[in-house]
Amino acid sequence: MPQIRIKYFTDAIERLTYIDGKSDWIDLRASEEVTLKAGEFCLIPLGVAMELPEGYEAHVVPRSSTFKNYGIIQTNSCGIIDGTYCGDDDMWRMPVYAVRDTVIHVNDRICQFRIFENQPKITFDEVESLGNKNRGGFGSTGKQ
Ligand SMILES: O=c1ccn([C@H]2C[C@H](O)[C@@H](COP(=O)(O)OP(=O)(O)OP(=O)(O)O)O2)c(=O)[nH]1
Repeated sequence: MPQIRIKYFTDAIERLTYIDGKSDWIDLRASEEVTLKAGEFCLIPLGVAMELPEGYEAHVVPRSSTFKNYGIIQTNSCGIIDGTYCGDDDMWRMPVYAVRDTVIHVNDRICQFRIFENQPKITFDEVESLGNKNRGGFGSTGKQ
């Protein structure tokens, strides 16, 4: 079972838990109160730094209810936490844009993460033609 070494920056947030059986994504919490006006951007501190298992990265996305509850959008859509982001000051943060005036309180669960294996090393082989049939995309299969 992979183990993640974790450092908490505060006792004001609950400790992370892996909840077996429901969803394997793990919720993350705001570690400071953040007040935003409509149109403002902020990096919300998540109060944790981690050493991921060797060969893994983490992806951070909003919870499905986050926009409804707080009126914030994660500006990078999906945050990618590299395995090398593991220093004592490498606190995870969520970059957000507020579409309305809002307050995020300490310990509010605002996003979630899971780990993924790093993709294999890749080289690029440049060709004139790929020699395959075009599939078509962006609506080419119709509406119904
Ligand atoms: O939503 C995020 C995205 C990134 N990070 C941290 C972890 C990541 O390993 C580090 C660097 O992120 P990234 O490589 O995406 O950014 P950068 O290289 O510093 O900047 P750039 O946007 O120029 O790629 O910042 C977060 O805490 N939250």
